[in-house]
Amino acid sequence: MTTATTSTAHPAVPAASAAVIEASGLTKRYNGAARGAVTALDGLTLSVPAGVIGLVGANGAGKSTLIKILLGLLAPSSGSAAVLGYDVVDQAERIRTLVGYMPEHDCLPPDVTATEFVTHMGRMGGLPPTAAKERAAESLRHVGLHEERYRLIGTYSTGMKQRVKLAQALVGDPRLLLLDEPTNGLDPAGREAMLDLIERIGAEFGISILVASHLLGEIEQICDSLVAIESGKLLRAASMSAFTKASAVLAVEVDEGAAKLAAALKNAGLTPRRDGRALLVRLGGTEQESDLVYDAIRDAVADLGLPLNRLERRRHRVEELFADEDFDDLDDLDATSSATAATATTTAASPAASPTPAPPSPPAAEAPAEAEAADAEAADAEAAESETDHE
Ligand SMILES: Nc1ncnc2c1ncn2[C@@H]1O[C@H](COP(=O)(O)OP(=O)(O)OP(=O)(O)O)[C@@H](O)[C@H]1O
Repeated sequence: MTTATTSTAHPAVPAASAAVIEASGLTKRYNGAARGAVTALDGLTLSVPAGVIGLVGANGAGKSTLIKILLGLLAPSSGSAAVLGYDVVDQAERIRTLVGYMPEHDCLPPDVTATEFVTHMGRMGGLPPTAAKERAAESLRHVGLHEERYRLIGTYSTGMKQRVKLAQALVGDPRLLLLDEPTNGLDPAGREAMLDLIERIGAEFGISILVASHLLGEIEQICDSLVAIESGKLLRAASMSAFTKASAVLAVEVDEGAAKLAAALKNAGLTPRRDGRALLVRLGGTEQESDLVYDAIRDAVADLGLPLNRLERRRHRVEELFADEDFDDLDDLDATSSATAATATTTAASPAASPTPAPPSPPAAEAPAEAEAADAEAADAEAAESETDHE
C-alpha cells in the first residue's frame, strides 16, 4: 500500500479536482415478483468531490443500490453514473480495478486465515502472487490485524471481521473506497475505532472514501462532504461546512424573562419562535434590515434589564436534514413540543447517546417482523436479479 505511488500507478485517472462520483437522473427499479416493483433510486443527480464522503439515509433509502451501481454490479434502469470519470455501464471493469469495496453483510469464509483470504482477493483483482501476498500483509497491518493474520477468520470477533473486509477492499491499492455500513454490528468503542481507521486511511493514503451509513451522527464526524438520500431521492449533497453554515436566523438566549422578551420582540414587529432555551428571530433580507433586527433585540433586552446569555446567528445542524425542521416549522411561543422533538432526533442519530443504532429518520412505518420478511424477499429477488444484472 502506498500513498505516493497511487497517482503514478493509475496514470489514466482524471485529475484529483474532478468529481469522483457523478450521477445524472440515476434510477433503479427492482421488479421483484413478491413485492411488486420497488423504485430504489429515483432520478438521482449528484457530483461528489474527492475526500471522505458520507452517504447517509435511513435503512432502505437506496445506499447499497447506489454503491452496487457504482461498482457496475447492478445496471441502472435509466440515467447514468460515472466513477473517477469512467462510465458505470461501459467501463465497469476499469472501475473495479480502481475501486475497493467493503460490502455491508458478512461474506467471509470462516475456515481460511485472514492472510489467505486477503491474498486471494488480491489475486482475484489481478495482482501477481508475490505482490498479492505483500499487499495482503500491508493491508492487514493497516487495519490492525498484523498479529492475528494467521488465525482462521471464523475465530475472529465482529470488529476483526469488519477489519478483514476493509483490508480486502484496500488490497488492490484503490483510488476510491466504497464502504457499505462499515460500523455494522460493532459496539460503540468498535464503531469509534472503525471510524478512526477510515479517517486515517483517507488522510494517509490520500484516497477518497464513500462511507454509507444510516447513522448520521456517526459519519458526520469524519466526512468532508455528505450526500443525503431518502426513498431513493437526493435530499442534499454538499460539503460539511455548507451543511452547518450560518443561517439567516438569530438565536437569542436570556437566563430569565424569555416570555417577556418574546412579547417585547413581537411588539417591535418581529416574529420570535422558541427553540429550546433560545428564541429564534429571522434576520432581514438586506444588511440594513438585519441591523434593525439586531437593534430591536438589543433595545428590548436593555429595556427589560434581562441578562443576555447568547446572541448569535444560528448555525444549521446536519440532522435538520432529516428532522424536517425549518424556522417556519418551529412551534410558536405557546407550544413546547418542537424543542423536545428536535432533541430526540439528535439523540437518535448520536452513537454516543444511543448504543443501539437508530436511523436518523425513521424508515416508512413497517413493523420489524414485516421488515425482516421484506428483507428476505428482497434478498431472494436480488439473487434472482443478480443472474441477469451482474457482469
Ligand atoms: N434485489 C432487490 N429486489 C427488490 N427490492 C430491493 C432489492 N434490493 C433492494 N431492494 C429495495 O430497494 C430499496 C433500497 O434498498 P437498499 O438496500 O439500496 O437501501 P439501503 O439504503 O442500502 O438500506 P439498508 O442499509 O437497509 O440496506 C429498499 O426498499 C429495498 O427493500
